[in-house]
Amino acid sequence: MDKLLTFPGQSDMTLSIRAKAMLFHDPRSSELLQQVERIARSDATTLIVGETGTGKELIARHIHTQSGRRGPFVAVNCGAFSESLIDAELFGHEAGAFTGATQARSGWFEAANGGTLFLDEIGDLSPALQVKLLRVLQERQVVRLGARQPIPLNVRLVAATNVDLHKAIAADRFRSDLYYRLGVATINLPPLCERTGDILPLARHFIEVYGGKLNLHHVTLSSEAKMALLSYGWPGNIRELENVIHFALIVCRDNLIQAEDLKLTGLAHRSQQQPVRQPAAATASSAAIDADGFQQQLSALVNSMIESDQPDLFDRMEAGLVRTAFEVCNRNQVQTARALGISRNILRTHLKRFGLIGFDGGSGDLSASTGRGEALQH
Ligand SMILES: Nc1ncnc2c1ncn2[C@@H]1O[C@H](COP(=O)(O)OP(=O)(O)OP(=O)(O)O)[C@@H](O)[C@H]1O
Repeated sequence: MDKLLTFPGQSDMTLSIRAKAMLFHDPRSSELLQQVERIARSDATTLIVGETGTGKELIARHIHTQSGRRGPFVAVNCGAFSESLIDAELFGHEAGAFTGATQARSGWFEAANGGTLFLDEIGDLSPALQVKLLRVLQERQVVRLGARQPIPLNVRLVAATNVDLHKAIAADRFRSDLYYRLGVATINLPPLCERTGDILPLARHFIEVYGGKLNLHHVTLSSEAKMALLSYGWPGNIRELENVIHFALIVCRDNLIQAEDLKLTGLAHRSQQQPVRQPAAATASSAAIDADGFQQQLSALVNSMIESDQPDLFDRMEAGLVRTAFEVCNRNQVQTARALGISRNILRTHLKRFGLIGFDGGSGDLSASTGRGEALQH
């Protein structure tokens, strides 16, 4: 079951994102959501860690709405300002505190009083500002630039980062004492390629959202388009998926999104530079499964390949392999493999290795262990 969460009237939120709703389908995401909601009810300072576009800001908003705090949600991107500007913006200033400060101004901490302050890209804060932030967190009060009098605060702080703060600490770019203060509760958001069960539900969600805006109704994805979505690496995560679907809606015809409408030609695999992750379990049951279940298994298989210790293997196989596997198993279009120039041996060896397809060595046939596939005749 999809879990679709909508955000309440956002007039009390400083908005920088487009989303009005959040969707969770993959079991890993549903579990994460439960963890987020438990954390939200506490007042703990929270650190959200995840790659770009994984939904850190949406999670921060959800923490705010679930926390019962009545004050505003204020989102600030620490990477978007110069050091002097963010100093004044965060902590506020008195008149005459610096050249051009003609009037006193409250900062974001004060603006978020009674609510939640979301500091995005926290890893970009300069060492001097890290010290100031630490002090505010310890003392729960803020002193404006040029002032002496502290102002008491009742702000819940949620910070986010897409950089590895452990490495930043090791390189002396981030204070470990601040890290421990920030991460009283830590939420690790997995990249989209590790929660593949979310891909198709999210794609359908974005089709509905952007289809509505474009006055397109009942748009669907072709089987090949679904496979392309499932086998892609999504380096830009959900934000990238959202943009891909938006664009596909603009160019698709007859209310059907084809694989080529997705413009995923670069097929961004997870490269060796990406942090090494544990291979996802890719097991295929011999029982008959429905099309979505099959696609999810296939997608888990693809992820295993991507994350396997043999990245060149995946490069050689390319998306064609996945498409071929899908065709062979699901549609029995046996010519596809040859048309794509995929070596039968590569198919045989690696699909067998991941347990999706059984190989009958005697006859030389490939057949799907799902029971759907037929012989691949060359
Ligand atoms: N669970 C979700 N359901 C629906 N849309 C989502 C979900 N998560 C993220 N999005 C969409 O993905 C986009 C990126 O989300 P968000 O800005 O929260 O990511 P982020 O991790 O904070 O990115 P960055 O690190 O680049 O700031 C948003 O526009 C939002 O619409």
